[in-house]
Amino acid sequence: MNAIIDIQGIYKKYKESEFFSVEDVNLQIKKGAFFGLLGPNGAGKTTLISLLCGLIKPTTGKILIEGKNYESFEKQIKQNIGVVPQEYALYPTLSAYENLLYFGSMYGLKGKELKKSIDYYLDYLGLKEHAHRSIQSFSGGMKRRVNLIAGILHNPSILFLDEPTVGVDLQSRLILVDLLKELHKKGTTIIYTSHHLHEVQELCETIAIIDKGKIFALGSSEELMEKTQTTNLEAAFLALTGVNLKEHE
Ligand SMILES: Nc1ncnc2c1ncn2[C@@H]1O[C@H](COP(=O)(O)OP(=O)(O)OP(=O)(O)O)[C@@H](O)[C@H]1O
Repeated sequence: MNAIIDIQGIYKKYKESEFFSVEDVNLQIKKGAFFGLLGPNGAGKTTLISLLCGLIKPTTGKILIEGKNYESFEKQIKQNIGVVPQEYALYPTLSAYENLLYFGSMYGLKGKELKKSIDYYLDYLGLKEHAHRSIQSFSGGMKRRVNLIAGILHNPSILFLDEPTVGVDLQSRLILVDLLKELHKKGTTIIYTSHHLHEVQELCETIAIIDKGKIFALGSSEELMEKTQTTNLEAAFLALTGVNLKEHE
């Protein structure tokens, strides 16, 4: 397989934690994939995404992004990935436009090129007329849209999204999903966590189901449904996870 992300035997135990939040994960994700990470609260999705983005370091194990590791190639890897975190990374008192100028410049974009990209995405996501309002006056859905733009301005080849549609209204969700489809069509590899099973079923070609830090099912939604003799991903998810799924106590 032409793996753009290669995860080999990753374990992560946080300081002062008594258990592994990610445990023995081995996974290859191919270039151009739309890959979904699904799991209940506390399963380890954010931890795994944070490891892949180089925001935290594994306790043991190896992560290769486009064949490179973070120890030697952090700067190069970070130029090529986009990260859309669950928590807003935006400055509340700055306008959407000012926030995006700041994020774009962090990736070395400037001048006309940066402004063109900001204008394009603000327009695409229906925020053009709100561009100069402060973020603190935005609804949750509008903030999510700006948060997404901040992660894609530099045209990354891999995009990591941690629940990009959580807490947003239907309109915002549809626009966000539409943009993700568009990016995928252009060849961006997308790694995405979500609690919305319908959304994951619609978007993701491959889905990893994770609980208590371990991946215990992997496949397309069709494969997961076939394995569980169910007719939708929600039923497959419940059949696979059962009633015993609990967060770490
Ligand atoms: N900084 C930390 N220090 C100690 N434990 C942590 C830390 N961050 C997360 N954990 C623990 O690691 C486990 C996995 O958490 P994580 O946030 O990765 O799960 P998640 O699947 O993203 O959950 P959610 O769906 O609620 O966002 C949980 O038990 C959590 O309490």
